[in-house]
Amino acid sequence: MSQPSPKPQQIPVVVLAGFLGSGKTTLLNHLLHRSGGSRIGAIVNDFGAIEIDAMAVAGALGDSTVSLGNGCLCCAVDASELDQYLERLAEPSLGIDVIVIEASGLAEPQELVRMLLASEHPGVVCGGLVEVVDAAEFDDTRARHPEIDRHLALADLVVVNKLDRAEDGERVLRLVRSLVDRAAVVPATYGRIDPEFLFDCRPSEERIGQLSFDDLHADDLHSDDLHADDLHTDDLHTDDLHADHPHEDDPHEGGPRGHGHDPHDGQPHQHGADGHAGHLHAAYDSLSFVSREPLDPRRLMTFLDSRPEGLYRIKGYVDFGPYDVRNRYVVHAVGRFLRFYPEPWPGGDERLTQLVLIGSGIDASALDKELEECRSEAPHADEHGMWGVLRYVRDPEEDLVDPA
Ligand SMILES: Nc1nc2c(ncn2[C@@H]2O[C@H](COP(=O)(O)OP(=O)(O)OP(=O)(O)O)[C@@H](O)[C@H]2O)c(=O)[nH]1
Repeated sequence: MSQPSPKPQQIPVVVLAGFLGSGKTTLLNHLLHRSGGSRIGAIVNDFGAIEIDAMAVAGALGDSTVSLGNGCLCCAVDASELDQYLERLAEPSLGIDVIVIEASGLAEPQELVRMLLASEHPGVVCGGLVEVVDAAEFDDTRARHPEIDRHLALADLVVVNKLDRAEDGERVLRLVRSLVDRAAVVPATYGRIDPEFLFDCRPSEERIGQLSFDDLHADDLHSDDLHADDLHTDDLHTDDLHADHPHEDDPHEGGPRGHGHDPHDGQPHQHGADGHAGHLHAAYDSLSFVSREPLDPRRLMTFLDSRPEGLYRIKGYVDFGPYDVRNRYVVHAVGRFLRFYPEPWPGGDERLTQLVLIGSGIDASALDKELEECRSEAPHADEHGMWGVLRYVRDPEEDLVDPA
């Protein structure tokens, strides 16, 4: 992308996009932990009503992040709302070096970049478009959504993720390289890329911690604590990266050419009739499910094992009550892929099951009803009840073989 060079005080804003479940949150979390001394401000846009991605990002840090849980950022949120968030994050006393916007998996990247370019905030500059690709699902995703090719052509950096799961990763890499315009193409598993691909990192001894929700809301910010003088404003220079540049001499001008929250539990969110028929999300519905009662693991597995083809993405947290009183289970389904990741319940929080389901051609009300039927108030766990779930528990690091 030919974006303007940042003025000394301008903070680059990187848009992190990619289809549902490709690994954007995983990559963002990796960046947050591996950014050395650089301070990242994150804006997370969840498609569903429950802010699962925002929680995942914030949870990893022990604090929070700015969340735009409002359907697709590309159309449900007007540009001024984004501007407000940018303004908050660009406040010099916060000492933010780079802002990353994690788009929803159904957002139109060119609209997001257009919004950014339209932002009149003098403190920020567009830092580029990063597209994450799920190498294992790439062929199927392209077959269903030919628009993906257009998204890749606009990107400045393409991360070909989940190479551990791809049957022939080299072929996918070659294919992606043939589809990008001038983007650097970087292979990855679990989003583990060098943060320098996105921004110039500060040495880690300068580390001052990532931005916390408290920082954003603090009435009196202590600029001394935040090293405001040390503002670092380098931009995304994909040209400097040690990756493939299929069209290095191409005087590519274009770059990005190019923008609902459903708070009712169990209510489908129809995106087809809102005048964005050409958008990726036009054919998708989302369903948010919250339960205070725990779910029965066997019933949930029956539900998951028979989930309809169109139900492409499920994510969230499950409370199995007496079956595991210590842990909640992070669940991710992406296509036919399914994983549970147990993690200790955060202290103090109410124990809830919170799920977001996203799919095309799904009957959201029927799915909601089926989930309702998974609730259980049984005070005791039966001995083998968790077996079905445990088949899908994996240490992410060992996540090499699909049990299905
Ligand atoms: N095997 C494997 N799994 C991965 C990799 N990267 C991410 N995952 C898993 O893929 C699932 C989805 O990852 P996320 O990072 O939540 O994907 P996302 O793009 O943020 O998802 P949406 O926001 O719903 O679009 C999770 O279960 C991740 O642990 C990878 O490189 N290999």
